[in-house]
Amino acid sequence: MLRIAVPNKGSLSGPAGEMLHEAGYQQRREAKELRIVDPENEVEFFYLRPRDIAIYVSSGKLDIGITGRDLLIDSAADAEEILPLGFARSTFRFATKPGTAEALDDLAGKTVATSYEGIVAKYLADQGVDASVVHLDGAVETAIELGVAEVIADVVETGTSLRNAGLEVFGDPIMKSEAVVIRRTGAETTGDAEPKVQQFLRRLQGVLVARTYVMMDYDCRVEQLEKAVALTPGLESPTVSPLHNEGWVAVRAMVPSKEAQRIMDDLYEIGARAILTTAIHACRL
Ligand SMILES: Nc1ncnc2c1ncn2[C@@H]1O[C@H](COP(=O)(O)OP(=O)(O)OP(=O)(O)O)[C@@H](O)[C@H]1O
Ligand SMILES: O=P(O)(O)OC[C@H]1O[C@H](OP(=O)(O)OP(=O)(O)O)[C@H](O)[C@@H]1O
Ligand SMILES: [Mg+2]
Repeated sequence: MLRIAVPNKGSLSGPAGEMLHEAGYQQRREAKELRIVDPENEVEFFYLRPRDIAIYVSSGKLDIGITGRDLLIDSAADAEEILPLGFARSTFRFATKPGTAEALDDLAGKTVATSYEGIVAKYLADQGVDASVVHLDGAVETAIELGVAEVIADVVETGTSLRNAGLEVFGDPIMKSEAVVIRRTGAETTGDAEPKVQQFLRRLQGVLVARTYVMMDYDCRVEQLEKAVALTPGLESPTVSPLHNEGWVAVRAMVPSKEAQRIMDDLYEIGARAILTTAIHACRL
């Protein structure tokens, strides 16, 4: 049975559960459940604190886990990212009161408050900046006002929390993060779980593709086919079928959902008609 760690709360928890559900896995019914078995898929899910997931996975007791890239790096656990999942996107940045610091060098001699001490200490050391780090559990934006630090380093998504606290980012982003699937470093060469891990990853990849592509169908004149196919090249190559009306063909191809409306306009312009898009619910590429 494949053993998978899933975030039990916070920003990662809801979207991770939704993605697993879309991939056909049973998920817990109540937020307090700590583990469930999905016997049909031969998987056991452990609901753990997002921060602890890399530690469990690196210990080898769990085969894989879903966590944030920033949490994985912060933990310094012996685990690696194997699939980015496209949700819980954020950047990790320094921020302070406007006019206090503009560049990384301005951090010298200052104190930085953060919940991600591992990331910050390593970044400062790599950049050769001599600043001290104070660890806080959360709500770090208040640390400056209350005099615990002159600078903070924190997750920024919309920037609302910083604005509300009267703070501004400075320097380059320290890192970009999103939810990722992780496993113990080197586990693919030693683990018996590998075929099941690959099947799990294919299912999640199927969900990612279903979320980012739509199926497009249209009819066009044979003379316009090359132009039309250039607009909708599909993943491998579009399906072209004859129509009863001579001189016309039907074309079917996957297109990125974000570009679907523009592509429909362009197809119409070159004479394609009966242009339809339909959602993809699941796929294996
Ligand atoms: N707006 C956001 N706030 C916090 N974390 C976010 C946000 N957007 C994305 N994330 C990502 O979610 C992960 C943090 O998850 P975690 O559950 O620790 O934080 P949380 O949502 O702040 O929950 P809590 O503070 O209740 O523990 C990180 O990978 C982080 O990059
Ligand atoms: O840029 P924003 O969209 O405002 O999101 C970022 C904020 O959200 C998180 O805080 P959270 O609410 O999780 O509280 P915490 O600091 O206690 O973790 C994070 O620590 C930032 O404060
Ligand atoms: Mg938080």
